[in-house]
Amino acid sequence: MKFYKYQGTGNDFVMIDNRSNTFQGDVAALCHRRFGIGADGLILIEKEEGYDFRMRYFNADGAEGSMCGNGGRCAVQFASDLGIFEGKTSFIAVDGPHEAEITDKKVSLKMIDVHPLEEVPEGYFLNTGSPHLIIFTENVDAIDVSTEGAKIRYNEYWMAKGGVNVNYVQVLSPSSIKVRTYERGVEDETYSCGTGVTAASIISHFIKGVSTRVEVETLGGNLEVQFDPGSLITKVLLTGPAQKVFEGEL
Ligand SMILES: N[C@H](CCC[C@H](N)C(=O)O)C(=O)O
Repeated sequence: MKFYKYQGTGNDFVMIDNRSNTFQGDVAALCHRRFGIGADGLILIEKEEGYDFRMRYFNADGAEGSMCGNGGRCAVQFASDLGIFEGKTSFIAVDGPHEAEITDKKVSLKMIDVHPLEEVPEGYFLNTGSPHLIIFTENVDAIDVSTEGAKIRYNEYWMAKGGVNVNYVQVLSPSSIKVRTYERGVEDETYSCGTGVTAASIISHFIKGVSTRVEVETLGGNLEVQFDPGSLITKVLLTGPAQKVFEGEL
């Protein structure tokens, strides 16, 4: 079986062209960083009537997950590298249809429309295709994200809701933030989380007055998020690099 490894701001994925529907691997074993290829998740590109492709995303633990923003950007780059489209694409993911564009080596991915944020015990909650908790902090570098994130992700409140991704957010300027994320399904801090960065940007606008075009720093590099605010938040775009790292045969 041929596989490809992609990364988007350090969120890394095993990518498989499953247009012939032959994939049968053990996702958790393939994603394992000691015994496998090593990745935060695995993505299958499949055929879909009316769209360029379907993206199926699995977390590193093997469970078919909710939407993955960085994975979506990598899937778009992968589909382009496979020659499935040129320039602009529309594809379908677990949370519905998406449009995307590749310009200047960056992938711009349109995310789902987002419903207003919710106040929760630890901070704010928003679903941007995946469920995200946002916690504002003065110094995001001082936080032990793996330990603190796990405590929250596994507490009674969030376990009852199927778990959550925990994002620690520091406002850097009126148009920039820094985000560190504990990811459900990876069960550790990742270098970047696209749906988390999207949620953090939207909540930073509503709660901290940050602009609607936000530069976001993550451990793995920079992303940009823009959106139209309103009772429904629309035209949500996540933009940043997505690259092939290597390919191989199993
Ligand atoms: N890394 C992903 C998020 C995966 C979501 C997953 N961790 C879950 O909610 O189960 C992203 O870039 O958006």
